[in-house]
Amino acid sequence: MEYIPVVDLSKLTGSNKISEADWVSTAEEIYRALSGIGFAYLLNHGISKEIIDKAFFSSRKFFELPENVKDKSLKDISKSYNGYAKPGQELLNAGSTFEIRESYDFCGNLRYYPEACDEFGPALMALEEASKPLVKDLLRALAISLTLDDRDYFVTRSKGLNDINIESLSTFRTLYYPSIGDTISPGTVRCADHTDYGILTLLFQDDMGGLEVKSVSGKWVPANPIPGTILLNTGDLLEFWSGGKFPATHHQVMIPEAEIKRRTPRQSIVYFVHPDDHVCVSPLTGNSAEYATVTAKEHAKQKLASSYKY
Ligand SMILES: O=C(O)CCC(=O)C(=O)O
Ligand SMILES: [Fe+2]
Repeated sequence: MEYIPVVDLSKLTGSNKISEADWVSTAEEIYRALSGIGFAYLLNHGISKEIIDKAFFSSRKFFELPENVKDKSLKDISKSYNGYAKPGQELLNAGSTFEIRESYDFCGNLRYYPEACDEFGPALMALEEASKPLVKDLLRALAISLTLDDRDYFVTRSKGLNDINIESLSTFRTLYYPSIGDTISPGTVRCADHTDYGILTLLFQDDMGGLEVKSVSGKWVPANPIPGTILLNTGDLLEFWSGGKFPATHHQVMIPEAEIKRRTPRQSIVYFVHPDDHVCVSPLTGNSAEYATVTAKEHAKQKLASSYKY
């Protein structure tokens, strides 16, 4: 598959009762997208535009604060995965020289918000809450699409989404790609080629574009923004669980060629959905010989440890 398909979720999110046929047909569409290119545009996803817009607007207000103010919320991964990461602090690919990106992460139950921007935390948390019913439906659809007997297989292993006492590395992240000045060192990118680490990722993007997704044939396909949709993509742990049926798709955000786009910041908001820390992940189907058992926490921690530079 050389393009990112649109999956209409109205059968799940509409006001009618969801029939078995609705679940199966939606699950089949998700299967086609995620087993093909590994990304899908979700239409009629059920999350209000107002909540999304507010999260983008208050993120922008935070990221436009002076550097010394943002630094007060600087992330210290020896303590927690919450907080602000400045440009160059996180490298998603071992071959990267510099990734010009800022982010603020909310993870786990010990969350803190930057004092200097009081609307920021609540606006982001409102979008995270509003995304949870969608995540639950998607986890169900994935189990149905893999013909698992227990359609709540992934839901019951991701209890941390709704229970703050259960630890998980699910992370709600807001991202800001600042405007690019005249002098950037060679090799600088906005976000280097990588796969996500968890089960699935929801990705809200503004209208700037720049995200690229690697197709099965190895071609970089632009994930051009489609208003009203959000992107869904696979992560490493879903690849392991599905025995390779849902490969974790490589993606990146390059620096735009056009001067006007280089001058304009880009924003995105990402929900990385992870299983609970203690969950053991091994293939339930597909090619089981290729994947060793890992625990959710071990896998993500090892990836996170190799991506932060201080
Ligand atoms: O900003 C984007 O569009 C992509 C971000 C991303 O892939 C990530 O943070 O893992
Ligand atoms: Fe990513």
